[in-house]
Amino acid sequence: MNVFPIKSFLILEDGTVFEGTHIGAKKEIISEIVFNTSMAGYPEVLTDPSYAGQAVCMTYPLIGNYGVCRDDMESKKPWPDGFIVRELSRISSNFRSDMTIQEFLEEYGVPGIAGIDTRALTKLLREKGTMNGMITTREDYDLNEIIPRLKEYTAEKVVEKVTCEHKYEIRGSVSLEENGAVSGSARFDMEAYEKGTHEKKPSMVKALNGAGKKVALLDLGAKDNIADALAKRGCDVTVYPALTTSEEILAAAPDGIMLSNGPGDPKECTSIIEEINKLYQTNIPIFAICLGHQLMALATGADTFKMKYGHRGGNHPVKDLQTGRVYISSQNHGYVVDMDKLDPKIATPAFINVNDGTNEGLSYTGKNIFTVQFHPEACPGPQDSGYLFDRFIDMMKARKEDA
Ligand SMILES: NC(=O)CC[C@H](N)C(=O)O
Repeated sequence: MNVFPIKSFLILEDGTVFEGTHIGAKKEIISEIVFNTSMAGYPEVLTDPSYAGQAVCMTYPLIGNYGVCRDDMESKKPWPDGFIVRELSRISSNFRSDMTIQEFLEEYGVPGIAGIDTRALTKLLREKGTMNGMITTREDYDLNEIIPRLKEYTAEKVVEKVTCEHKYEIRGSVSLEENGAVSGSARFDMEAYEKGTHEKKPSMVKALNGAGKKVALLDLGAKDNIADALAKRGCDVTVYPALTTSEEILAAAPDGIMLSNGPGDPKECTSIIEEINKLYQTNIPIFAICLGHQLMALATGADTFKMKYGHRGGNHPVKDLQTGRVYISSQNHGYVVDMDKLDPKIATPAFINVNDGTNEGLSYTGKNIFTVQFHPEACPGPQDSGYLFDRFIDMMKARKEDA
């Protein structure tokens, strides 16, 4: 934190300028400005790859008070272009903390602005819709030069930027404790296992509902907790780069396929949509989250549109249309599937958003496929809908028994 604060400006494409204090890395950025209403979970928000191409404003007024713990990161680095807060905590008061938020932003080169009226910014974005903006420390900024640049800015090819370079595996966890307790640490220690230090005990493996199931996870910008949620239920997960062909995935004969969350406009992912259409043609159980949900919809003839300001936060109520139950969900999306254009022969709504009635999930007719717009993997946010991973495992098991 600077002893002598440096002035910083957030300039929006409608000409609004917020003056605040510079935080994070010394850098000028242009990005799409979005807001997130989570009261905690800023390390997970910052490391969610779905924020690539966006700068995030946290509406909760104090950010950073519990520092950043590397174990809480949802990917290898933070992805937002910029970070906007009311007040950045100068200290981290938490025994788990590895560093302050300021150190974290600096280490990974993320610039930001603090000390602005984030409530006013959020109300403006709600009223006018999501806008592009610039974060700069230049006091001699020229609106005539900047505003046209802001208006024409769009983030492109963001999925290719965030996906993994090579495929990798995450083994389903097993308890390694003598007393037989299944502890379920998701990242199984492969090295220790191969050295023979730990043994995989069949009785314990049985205790996990997904044990023995092979899941192919298409990484469109996946948060780590998607693979972890499967691995801690015992599934062995192979994570594939976003541009992997359907043939390669199918050649590994997975029991189920997961399509992850990810950044950007789903309609930009044309070649991925084609591959997903081929996956749809098979009978393999598929579960998809957020961007994956949108891409499956596009791959099967449905449509998506950009929402006025999206859903980003940890308190969005979604209704399971099958049971009538409402769950509080974690969300981060700007696009949504158009329910009016759904063909019920292909898919029907499975979840809707209780606040605005938009689509939050689809069930595919005559297929082992269901997809959700929200985040059952949580991190950050409520874990109410984690049961959907169990539903996916049940689907994989039912298919095996049928065969
Ligand atoms: N979290 C996500 O997967 C977001 C999906 C998509 N990029 C959207 O904003 O709607």
